[in-house]
Order: sequence, then structure tokens, then C-alpha cells
Amino acid sequence: MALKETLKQKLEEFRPRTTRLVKEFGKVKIDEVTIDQCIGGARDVRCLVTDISYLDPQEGIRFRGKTIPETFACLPKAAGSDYPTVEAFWYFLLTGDVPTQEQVDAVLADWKTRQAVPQYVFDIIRAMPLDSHPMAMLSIGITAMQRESKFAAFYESGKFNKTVAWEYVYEDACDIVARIPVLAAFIYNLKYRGDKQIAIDPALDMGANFAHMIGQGEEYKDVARMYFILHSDHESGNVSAHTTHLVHSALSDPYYAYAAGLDGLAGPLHGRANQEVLDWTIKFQEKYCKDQEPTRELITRALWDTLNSGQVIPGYGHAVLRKTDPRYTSQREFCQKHLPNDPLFKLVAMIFEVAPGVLTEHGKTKNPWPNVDAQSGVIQWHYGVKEWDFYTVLFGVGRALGCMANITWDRGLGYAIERPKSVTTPMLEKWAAEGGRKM
Ligand SMILES: CC(=O)SCCNC(=O)CCNC(=O)[C@H](O)C(C)(C)COP(=O)(O)OP(=O)(O)OC[C@H]1O[C@@H](n2cnc3c(N)ncnc32)[C@H](O)[C@@H]1OP(=O)(O)O
Ligand SMILES: O=C([O-])CC(=O)C(=O)O
Repeated sequence: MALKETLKQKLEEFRPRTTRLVKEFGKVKIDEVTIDQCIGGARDVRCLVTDISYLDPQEGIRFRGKTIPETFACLPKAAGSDYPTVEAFWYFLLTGDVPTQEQVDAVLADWKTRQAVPQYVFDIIRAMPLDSHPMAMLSIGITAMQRESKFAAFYESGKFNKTVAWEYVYEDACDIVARIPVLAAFIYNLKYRGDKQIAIDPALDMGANFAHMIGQGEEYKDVARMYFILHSDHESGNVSAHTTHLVHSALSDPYYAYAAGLDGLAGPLHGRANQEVLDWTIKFQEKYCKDQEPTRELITRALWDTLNSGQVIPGYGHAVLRKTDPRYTSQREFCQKHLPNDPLFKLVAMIFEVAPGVLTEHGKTKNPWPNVDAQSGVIQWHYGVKEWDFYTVLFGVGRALGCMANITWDRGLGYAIERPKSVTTPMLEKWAAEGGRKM
């Protein structure tokens, strides 16, 4: 069965579960909210639902119930590669089923019909100052493309209908995931390769085509596939996924919703941390290692300098995770296999030996271990993608997969507009004095 038909069947089978939960068990309590959660970013408050992925604080992410190694192992691989295609992963994220090669080929062929980015989008980005941040360019590119939204056209047609609305989200979602690597490659070439653009190769899968379009060779094809899959989804409370969900909950179409998600991803505490990691590491080399090899002592000193100046150590800590991020481990294993002697990888590995101890001694962070961003830039750097302000754009290409899968299901299950209740500080003070809010 083709992907859209499979998805339709899955949604129809799933919908009664959601309906029953709301109707029969709607008042069952699953959490309570404290004052520190209210002020402190709603940490740990269970009030979002997604079945696309789940993040366990100790174990890390599972996509559709599978760990990262299990996900890589189970999916059909790209020809001549140890890694699955992004298209295979998309099928899996959307449906929870491991696709057959035939089903993967069908997604590949479908994406080829969706890849063309309209010329006016390129023109709009070209009109921006060349030193604009590439995330601003990507977000504006996605917003500009909103004109193409099939969901928005359906809404405006006057025939909008809740039960089939998901189909139009699905169409936009597929268009966005097929087009975003093309847009990202355009931005890369415009900013860093003197506008030397390379045409889409219709014979290549998404990851391989992205490598081709930014002028990379064979080895980078797996880097792209791995990178996009690893960065796709991290349950739905993270800033980019939550923003996309929130904005789409107002029935803003997927273009508006994902542009908003990208704007959140651009923050240094979220996706941009990978840019910050490279920046920190290169500055460390320039400042401390001009005439000497990096040592644990030098790294310790540099980490304390950063902490004492009131800044965070980028790539370390997490709002949910309490162990080393398995996405970090997966990329570290890639480095150990493919670039074990890369000086920057050796330095990043040395920081891993030192930073958790320093952060523990510093005593603030609840999680001293590295997250995905601590290890991703070094791989890009090794393969010649050295413009680290571009790294969050790569993240944004991958994150589109998770965000688009999530809002397709949001619409399919008819989730409501998101609108939590706020309170005032005097209210909090009153409830604090009374030992809690009287319900
Ligand atoms: C893809 C991703 O988004 S992964 C995360 C990427 N971000 C980074 O790597 C940036 C560095 N890390 C951080 O700033 C944080 O760990 C975050 C934003 C990821 C999580 O924030 P929180 O859930 O608030 O972390 P936590 O509860 O441990 O914070 C407690 C304190 O430790 C500090 N802290 C947390 N991580 C770090 C760190 N890496 N370096 C220094 N201090 C830190 C916090 O700033 C906070 O300080 P405060 O009490 O003065 O405000
Ligand atoms: O889960 C989070 O809050 C941040 C993160 O690692 C991601 O979004 O990939």
C-alpha cells in the first residue's frame, strides 16, 4: 500500500483510542503543576501527546519505539550504504511500520515530483543581505513558500472539513520535507560558494542529493543521511517541535508552523548550540593552543573561564536527558570509525573526558553530560563544511521530518488549539501562602 493510504488506515484505526480517552477518561489526573514548573519553563509537566518519538531521561530517544541503533538496523539501506535513506525513515516515522524497498522507492519517486522550489523563493532570499544568518534565510524561504500551501488553499476553498484536513497537511508536509534540503543547499551555495548553484540530481535519494547539491562527494552522502535522521525528532516538548505544534494548532498551515519552529531552533540554547560548540572549540584552539597541543588541564581552564564569565558550556546539559545523549554516542561512533585521527574530533573527545566533571563541580546543571550538538559540528568540519553558522540549517532540514510527521498526526487526530492558562504573580504568592491552590 502507498504511504498515504497506509497512513489513512492507521489514523482511522487510531482515532477511536483518542476519542475514548477523552470521553471516558478525560478527568483522570496524570500530573500536577508546581510553582517552580510554572516559572521554570514547564519542565516535566506532562501535557503533550505524540506517538512519533519518546524521550526517556536515562535511555534517550526512541523513534516509534526503536532506539537509534535499532532504527538504523531495521530500515532498508541506501544502495551501497550502511545507512537507511531519509525516505525510508520518513515512512517509518509517519506510520510506525518498517517499509519494504518497494515502499521506499515509492516515497523516493513521490519526493522527486515535489522537490522544485519556486524561483520567487530564491529571489526573495537573494534580496536579503548576504551576511544575514542562514537560519533567517531558511525561515524566510519557508514562509515565502506559504503561497504554495495546499492546506491553506483547502481552508480558503470554503470546503474545509475537519475529517479530511490532515490530507492537506500531509501534502504540505511531504512538499516541505522534499523541498527543504534544496532550499538549504541553495542558501549554502549562495553564502559560501559564490552562488555556484548545482541542479537536483533526480537519480539520488534525499541525503545523497543534498551532498551532491552542496558540492560534496560520496562519503558525505552517509553523513547527510545520518545527520538528518538523528536530528529529526525528540518528542514534542522541545522548542522547535512544540512551536510547530502550537502554531499549527491555530490551523496556521505547515509552512507558517515550521517557519516558527525554525525560528525557535535558531536559539543558542536549542539548535544553534551546535554552531556555538564549534565556535567555542575553535576559539579555544586559537587562545590556548597556539604553541602547544591541547591538554586536559588547558580544557579544564577554558571550561572554567566560560563558566566564570556567566556563560553556558554549549553542547552540554539537557532539559530532559540525564545521561549522555545517544545521538552524541551515535555520531561519536561514526567519528571513531571514519575520522579517528581528526584533530578536532580528538579535541572534542578530550572535552568529553573533562567537561562532565567540571560541570558537576560547578554544581548548577542537572545534567553534566553532552547532548547531540557537542558532536555534530566536528563531522561537518571534517568533510569540509566549515561554515559553522550553517550547522543549524542542517539541523532544520532534519527537524522538518519530525515536526511534519507530528502535525500530520495532530490534524489526523483532531487535536485542539493549544491554549494553556496563565496566572499572575500575586496569585502565585497567595497560593504559596495558602500551601497550594484550593481546587
Ligand atoms: C538540540 C538541543 O536543543 S540540545 C540542548 C542544546 N543547548 C546547549 O547545549 C546549551 C547548553 N545547555 C544549556 O543551556 C541547558 O543545559 C539547556 C538549555 C539545554 C537545558 O536547560 P535547563 O533544563 O534549564 O537545565 P538545568 O535545569 O540543568 O539548569 C540549571 C542551571 O544549570 C545551568 N546549566 C545547564 N546547562 C549548563 C551548561 N551546559 N553550562 C553551564 N551551565 C549550565 C543553567 O543555565 C541553570 O543555571 P541558572 O540556575 O543560573 O539559571
Ligand atoms: O529535547 C530538547 O529539549 C532539545 C533537543 O535535544 C532536541 O530538540 O533535539
